[in-house]
Amino acid sequence: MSEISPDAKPNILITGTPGAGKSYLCERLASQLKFDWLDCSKIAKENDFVEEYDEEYDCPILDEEKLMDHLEPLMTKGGNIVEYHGCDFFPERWFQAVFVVTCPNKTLYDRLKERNYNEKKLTSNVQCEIFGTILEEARDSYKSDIVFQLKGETKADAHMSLKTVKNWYRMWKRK
Ligand SMILES: Nc1ncnc2c1ncn2[C@@H]1O[C@H](COP(=O)(O)OP(=O)(O)O)[C@@H](O)[C@H]1O
Repeated sequence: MSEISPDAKPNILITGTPGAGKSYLCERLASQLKFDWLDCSKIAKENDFVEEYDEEYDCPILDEEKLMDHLEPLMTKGGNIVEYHGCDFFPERWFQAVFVVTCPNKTLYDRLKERNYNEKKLTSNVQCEIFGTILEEARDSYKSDIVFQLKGETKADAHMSLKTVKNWYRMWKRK
């Protein structure tokens, strides 16, 4: 198992409920910080890292092991912004910071409706946001001092989130 080299850039995890605004933020972050954006859902789809298909929720079930084998060499190099709507199965050592994007339920509902999610999938994701499931998962899976909550509803939120992550990176470089 290889460790991240001491002079490498850090790896940052951006997580949150689907529709909360992860991709919107990651795209901007990756281009402004000059990090690589690793969208796990996209990588899984492109490489067929799929165990089976969940008909009820109309979504593929991720083969976590295959995804992690794929990511491991990239993570060793550092400088990645990893995006995924879950966070408890990644090795804790991969990430120097974990940011959880959150969004008010009404906005989230509208965004997921726009994606044509079926009613069951839509309700389950909105409930996930109401209960703060991903935030709790992040706090259970990583040290509390590296887990931060961000808002993903408005452009002003995105602006603030960019500032927060950039400030975190500035402080990290000073260490
Ligand atoms: N901060 C924001 N301000 C305005 N619109 C946003 C913001 N974040 C996301 N959106 C919009 O909400 C929708 C879902 O965002 P997306 O980033 O794809 O969510 P996720 O990656 O978490 O599934 C997209 O149409 C996106 O343009």
